[in-house]
Amino acid sequence: MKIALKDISHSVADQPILANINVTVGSGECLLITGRSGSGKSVLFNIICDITRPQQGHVLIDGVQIATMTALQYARFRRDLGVIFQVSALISNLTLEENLLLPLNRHHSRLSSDEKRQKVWEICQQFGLTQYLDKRTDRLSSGLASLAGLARALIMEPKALIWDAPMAQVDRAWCQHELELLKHLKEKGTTLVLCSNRQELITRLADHQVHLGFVDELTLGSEHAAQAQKCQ
Ligand SMILES: Nc1ncnc2c1ncn2[C@@H]1O[C@H](COP(=O)(O)OP(=O)(O)OP(=O)(O)O)[C@@H](O)[C@H]1O
Repeated sequence: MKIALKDISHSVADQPILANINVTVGSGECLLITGRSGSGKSVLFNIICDITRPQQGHVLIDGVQIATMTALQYARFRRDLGVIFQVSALISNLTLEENLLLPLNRHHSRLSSDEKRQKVWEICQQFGLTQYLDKRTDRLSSGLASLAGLARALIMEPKALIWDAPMAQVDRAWCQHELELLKHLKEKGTTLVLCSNRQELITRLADHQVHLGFVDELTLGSEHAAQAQKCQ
């Protein structure tokens, strides 16, 4: 999936946060969005996921503006984009299995119940979550909830994965595991968009970087400014 941000500018509560962001990331590439706390990473994340529409500019998916997509194109975009939020977006009063079945029921309605449950089982095996399948997700520890969020995003085998704060809330061993997983997804051709300042991601995965900052850091434009660059 090719994701292009064209001339994106956006204010929150009359405060300019994003100014003229232009960057394109293609299949098998990784775009890293960096910047210190409050610089607008989550605002941009929400724009790419189409939770927020930008006040200026466009997001194009495989050359088509999200804002002008047909219902079918939009449904495909939602199906093919895996999203992992900074804070777990699992439905707390459902079990882990019920949470993982939700995207399959929505986007793979042609699969039989047994096939869907098999997919859920396989992804849980991959993440060591099978023993929690019957547990309500508000009873999971934050580390397990973050794994469950990852499983829910990947169960759809997305063409693109957008992840706010990978390698956060997990121990060192799991950080390494997440890094390897991201590398593997990239090699498979998945488009990655990651919001993070982790140096390991910058040096090992990023093909493109958008650094969101303030004038004192960048001496560009207004209070908030962005620099997009291609990584070597
Ligand atoms: N709903 C909102 N109402 C008012 N201000 C907001 C809202 N959402 C974000 N902001 C402001 O927009 C700016 C950017 O916020 P954002 O959450 O995108 O930063 P961030 O780079 O993701 O920070 P962090 O790394 O701490 O998660 C901040 O100044 C924040 O206070």
